[in-house]
Amino acid sequence: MNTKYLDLLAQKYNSEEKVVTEIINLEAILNLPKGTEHFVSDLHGEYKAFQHVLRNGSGKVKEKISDLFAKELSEEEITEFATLVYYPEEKLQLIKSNFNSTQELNQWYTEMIERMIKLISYASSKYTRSKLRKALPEQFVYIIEELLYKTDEFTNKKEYYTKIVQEIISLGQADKLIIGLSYTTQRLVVDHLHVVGDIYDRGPEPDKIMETLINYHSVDIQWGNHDVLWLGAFAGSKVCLANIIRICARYNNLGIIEDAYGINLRPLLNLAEKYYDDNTAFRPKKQPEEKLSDYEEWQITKIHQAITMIQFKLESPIIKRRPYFNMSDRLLLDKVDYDKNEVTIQGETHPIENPCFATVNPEHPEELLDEEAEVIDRLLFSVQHSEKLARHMKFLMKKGSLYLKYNSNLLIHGCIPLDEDGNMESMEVEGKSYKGRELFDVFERNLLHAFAHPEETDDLATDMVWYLWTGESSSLFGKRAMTTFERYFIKDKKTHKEQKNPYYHLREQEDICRKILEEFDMDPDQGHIINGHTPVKEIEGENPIKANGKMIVIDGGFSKAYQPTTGIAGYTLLYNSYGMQLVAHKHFNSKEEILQNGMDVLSVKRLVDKELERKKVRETNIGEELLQQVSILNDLLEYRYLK
Ligand SMILES: O=P(O)(O)OC[C@H]1O[C@](O)(COP(=O)(O)O)[C@@H](O)[C@@H]1O
Ligand SMILES: [Mn+2]
Repeated sequence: MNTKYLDLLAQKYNSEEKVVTEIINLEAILNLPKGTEHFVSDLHGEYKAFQHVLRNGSGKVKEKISDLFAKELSEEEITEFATLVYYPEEKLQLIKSNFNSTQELNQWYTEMIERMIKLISYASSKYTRSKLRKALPEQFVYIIEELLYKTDEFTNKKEYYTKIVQEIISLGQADKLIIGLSYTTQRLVVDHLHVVGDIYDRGPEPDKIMETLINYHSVDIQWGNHDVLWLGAFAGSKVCLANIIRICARYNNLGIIEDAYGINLRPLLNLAEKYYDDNTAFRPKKQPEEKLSDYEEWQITKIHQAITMIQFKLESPIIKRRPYFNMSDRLLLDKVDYDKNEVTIQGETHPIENPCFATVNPEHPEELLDEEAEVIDRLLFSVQHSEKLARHMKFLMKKGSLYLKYNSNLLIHGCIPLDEDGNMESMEVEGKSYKGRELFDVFERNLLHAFAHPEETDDLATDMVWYLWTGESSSLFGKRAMTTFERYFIKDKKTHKEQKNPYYHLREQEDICRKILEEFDMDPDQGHIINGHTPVKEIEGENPIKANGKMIVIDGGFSKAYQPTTGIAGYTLLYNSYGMQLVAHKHFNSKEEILQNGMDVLSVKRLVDKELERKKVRETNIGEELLQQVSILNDLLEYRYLK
């Protein structure tokens, strides 16, 4: 190694002891069991259900409590204690209201604090002290460390311990401490979170999910097609922008646009009121608990039509200027007979149901009215000037990628485009052909470029972001064409079908998965592909673990709209030093139900892979980095101190 760097490093490690201490420290970490990875996907704005899964660590919190206290606590007490750890603020209020005397309450506090300290000690056993310290509530670090490292053999220590707890209670700090310890436990059971795409759309609170992720201790994101749509809108793609507003209108979520991100919808509403009327095909989809007045419902229905027509018009010029997107079949506005109200698709003519073509000039159907052009420009300005959206999109870019290689697994939201024979499918971009990993890299480069140039709205990079949402070779879409037009306007359901990329049946085969892992320079014996995007239909007996365990699909339907199809309420995956476990979650009703009845929505766990020997940090991505550091420190030791 270049001695210049070693000289520089010697400024930090300026004695032999310091170098040796750091080497020993790193070696110790390398020999600890690997931390737990937690995988989630397709959150689709379902903040509350996501919160619950985070708070219970997909069952890990309760598992640790059961491990520790199975002998001394009943099943009911274990559940009650677990609920306290998940929702400490609310559960404390509930429990406290049951006590009649301060003495009883103080007794309870003493027990709980002791229990929580034991739990933390157990949950942190595979971390270094310094890592645990970082996870502790700041104001109580000193006190908790005193409590954690007391040993029972010395009675004077025991007295000391009791004294500390009593002091905490009498100073009125017990609630705060219990709350802090609860969050520390939640944090300790999961070392790192992977979000395998689709944070946005369909559900009501994606912005709150983003805030949670921003504050999370360790996370990465693999973008989903819906996330990319939001990134595209922020990066200057008007057609992506029209899509996000259309989807929010469709799912009765315009509050995300207006209230959460402060984007003014007034110009769009004015346009909608002028040209559109009620139309059953455009009424918002609602959850049973959502109530709308007739007036509100009409307003949304009109906005929904206005933005949908803007979207269709904006698609045409992109399809025309990018022939290699191969989307000319999607120029459907050109294929409508506006007198007869018919559309001809692939030689077949269909009547148009629920038309809303008041702004369309049949001679030039793709032309935006001046009013429409102004509306979309103003919306884009508003989107690009929303501070909160900017913060969320920047975070999404910083932590995100199209694919991730992590601890021998390949994480992708959608698919690896394949042909029927299982070969990587190629796509031509500006006269050059790309496939497999190279194609992913081209997509990602374009997305980065588009994001860095939000002022460009019609360049290739910006168009490519839209292609990622809906193009036939997109690794995020994974289907041949998006039949949005047909779903709104044609009755014949056969036209609604979106044909999937062959990947989706080929991924059942182990050899295909091995080939994909190799394409990404990964070890096919060790690795798995972790996939989101397509809801696994448990209800029909579909197995999320495919290809002899090489492929794990974790989209189980956090999205309420999809739960009837899947029959469950989402999968999550855990990967710790013992192996991988898939967890299927039952429908999440409400936090209140969990607080009152201790109902835990968690259900079945399935073993995916068991490690033959407990996996250590040494064998992980982080381990690799630490090993490099050890090697550099050894060089320093040799060069500087052992001559
Ligand atoms: O359920 P909706 O609102 O009709 O949306 C259907 C559209 O969503 C998509 O499935 C994409 O969303 P997903 O990534 O959640 O599958 C499109 O392929 C399809 O056209
Ligand atoms: Mn998706």
